Amino acid sequence: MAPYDANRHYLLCPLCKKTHAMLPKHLRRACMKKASDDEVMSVVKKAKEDAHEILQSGRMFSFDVIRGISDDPSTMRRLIKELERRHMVVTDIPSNFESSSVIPQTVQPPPTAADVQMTEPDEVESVSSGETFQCETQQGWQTENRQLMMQKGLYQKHSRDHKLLKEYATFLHKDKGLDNYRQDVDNVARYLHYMDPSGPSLRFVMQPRDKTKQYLRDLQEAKLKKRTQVNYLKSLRRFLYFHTYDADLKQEDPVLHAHCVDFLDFLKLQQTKCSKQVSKEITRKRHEILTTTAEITTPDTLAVLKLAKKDFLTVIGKVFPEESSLQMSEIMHVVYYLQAIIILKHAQRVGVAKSMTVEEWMARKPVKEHCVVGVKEHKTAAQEVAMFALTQEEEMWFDIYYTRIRPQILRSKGCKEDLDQEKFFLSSRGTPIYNPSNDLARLHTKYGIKPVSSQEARRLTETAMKTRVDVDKALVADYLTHSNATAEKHYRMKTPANILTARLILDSVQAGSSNDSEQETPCDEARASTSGSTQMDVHAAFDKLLQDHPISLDGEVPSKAARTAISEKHQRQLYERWLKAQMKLRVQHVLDQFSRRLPTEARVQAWITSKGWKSNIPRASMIVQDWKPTGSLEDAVRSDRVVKCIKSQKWTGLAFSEIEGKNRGVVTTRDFLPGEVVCDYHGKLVSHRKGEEIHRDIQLSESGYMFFFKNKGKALCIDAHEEHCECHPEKLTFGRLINHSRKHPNIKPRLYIFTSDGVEKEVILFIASQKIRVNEELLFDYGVNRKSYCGEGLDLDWL
Ligand SMILES: C[S@@+](CC[C@H](N)C(=O)[O-])C[C@H]1O[C@@H](n2cnc3c(N)ncnc32)[C@H](O)[C@@H]1O
Repeated sequence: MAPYDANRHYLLCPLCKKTHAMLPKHLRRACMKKASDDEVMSVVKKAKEDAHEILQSGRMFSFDVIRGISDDPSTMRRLIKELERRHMVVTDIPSNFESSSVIPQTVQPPPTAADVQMTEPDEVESVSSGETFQCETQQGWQTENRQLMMQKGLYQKHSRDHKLLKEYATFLHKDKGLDNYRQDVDNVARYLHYMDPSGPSLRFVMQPRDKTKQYLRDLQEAKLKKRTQVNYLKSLRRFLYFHTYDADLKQEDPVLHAHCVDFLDFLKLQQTKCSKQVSKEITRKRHEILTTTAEITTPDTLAVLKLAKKDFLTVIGKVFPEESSLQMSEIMHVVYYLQAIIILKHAQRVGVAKSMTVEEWMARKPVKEHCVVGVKEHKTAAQEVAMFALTQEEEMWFDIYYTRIRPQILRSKGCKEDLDQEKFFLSSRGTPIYNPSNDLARLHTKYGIKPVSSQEARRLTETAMKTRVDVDKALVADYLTHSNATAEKHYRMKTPANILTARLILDSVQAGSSNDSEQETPCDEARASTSGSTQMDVHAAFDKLLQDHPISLDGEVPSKAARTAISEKHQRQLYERWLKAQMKLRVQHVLDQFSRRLPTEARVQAWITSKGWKSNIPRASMIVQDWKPTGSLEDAVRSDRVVKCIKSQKWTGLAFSEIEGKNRGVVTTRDFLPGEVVCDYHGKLVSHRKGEEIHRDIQLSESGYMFFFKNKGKALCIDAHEEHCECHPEKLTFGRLINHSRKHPNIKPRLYIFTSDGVEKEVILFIASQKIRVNEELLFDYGVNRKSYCGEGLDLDWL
């Protein structure tokens, strides 16, 4: 058979849509087997005419034709590029079309702004608190680095919905509690795509290491900073660690598991190499700032605290008496001021104010007339611990905010089910504060002074330390922990005692480098705190009054003589406060009578009249207006939140606490309304008999964690004697650590039948039996006495 002529015309078969060197033969043998010769030849003729036309004019496209298809410059550019690649010609392209487009020369779709945020801005954030870096670099990064990454194929990524990435995302988000986990996952998704574009797999550990090294070189060539490269490596290590050790890989694929373990070592080595470069970058950046920022001094950094203090104390003073409510602008002044204390006086990163949680506040440690607060900062791929020591006065301010002001934000925003509420500082919307740098700037603007950033405050503190001895420098560096490198170097020194010493050194530095005007004169101090201390005096006087005249539903307001005996100056305020407190009690009492459904005003009025109160009488209209369903148990447990919390054991609004004489206990971190589900008693459900057996066998110290109950005659027990349950092995659950009180319980256990995956389960829920204030210990009546509990003769003082 003669070889095909390489230059002969290929003709298109209109039936199978393929080109053929010998179209007539193809038609007779395949697509037109049953057709006559004439029919075949007419199709061939038409195919030849089409081919001729294409050769003559079919390769030409005018730019207008392209524009008729799409006027989006990006689409047009890609279309033109593709046509040209296929040897077509596009004519009449306007001369400014090339230069006016900012679309990179690639067929990949451009990433969204959200994608762009994912890597570099965080890299900047983790170098220091440097708010200014972010703004400056982000713009540049969006163009040059992105284009470079795209050109090198570093920007494409696998979908986060793939099992490997999804599991990892869930681990970061749910188990590690990282909010910005997506960035971490995307870093990995990009690497996996680079290693194998066909799909994500762990097989990259078996590929030659050179490819990963090349990947790192490509990142470098795309001008990503070392810090970002380290973040990529950290993400990758964490991802691999998760799949190597947290899953069943060892059983399922021991060979792959062994490769993963080796690869982890390899990654660690790469990370160490990269980290060394990071400190050089940081030094360079800091040097740049030092040489470019306009001169400011330590007094400048603290000036805003001094100027805003008077207003701050006035607001703080207003939270007494108990019922007074603040305006949101006043509340925010307190939030800004306290953040400013952390950032300017304690020279902490903005992230510390942002990340601080209620739990961390509760866990503060008293150290010699100070308290030390530790804050874990969740960063992209690491967790840093910041510590700072507050004076007693500062502690009092923070506590007033926590116990009196923060609950008001939550109340006003109806945020009782907001999972984010556990952050210490809240915005006016009741959500965690978003950007402490902005809050700081607002405070400066309010007092008309030049803004000082956290970065400047920290830099000045360091500069002021230059002349100090090395030990002091190290302690203060530790207090500031301005970078990972410093943190790693000094972590071993981070003890509450050292933190306090550093604080005292800082006090002397801040006082020493300030001129006299920085020091408050006694007169200033007195002026600034007048309103605060006056209110505190009233508070103390009121407490005294209550000792002899406790607020009661039916009691009479204490006489003027009794009030004057305590404080002539405040007697009128005492009168008003007492009446207000009694009114609150009465309103609650009336509301409790009508907790199930909204009553009519007439019914409420009738009931109030029946009480025979002579004065200080709640108005029925007010009661009807204030009425809220406390919610039956059925309603409460039908809520998604409760069902989710039963399964996840992530109850919010609660914290563990050391309680004198009781070991551990559970306290609230927000207010709870009567009828609210607080948490459940979590453990293993067993029969009563089994429960008794376990009770017999375990040590006496573990015996208090068995909850016996009945469901329709069926005797059961929740066994929680083990500190960690099988289903949540890493968690301490709340229910089992709630202590007993017969006289002052604030929650009640209630049985609820809960259906999960079609199976009915008995759950014991704790329901608030009264309003529970923030920071109160949860207590329920165990329903036992000394005899019934564990027998006579035992040391059970608490029962
Ligand atoms: C369910 S546990 C409560 C958590 C417990 N306090 C802990 O630290 O693990 C029950 C045990 O707590 C202690 N407890 C409970 N209520 C108490 C109280 N009012 N005073 C002192 N100890 C109490 C008793 O030792 C009891 O056996």
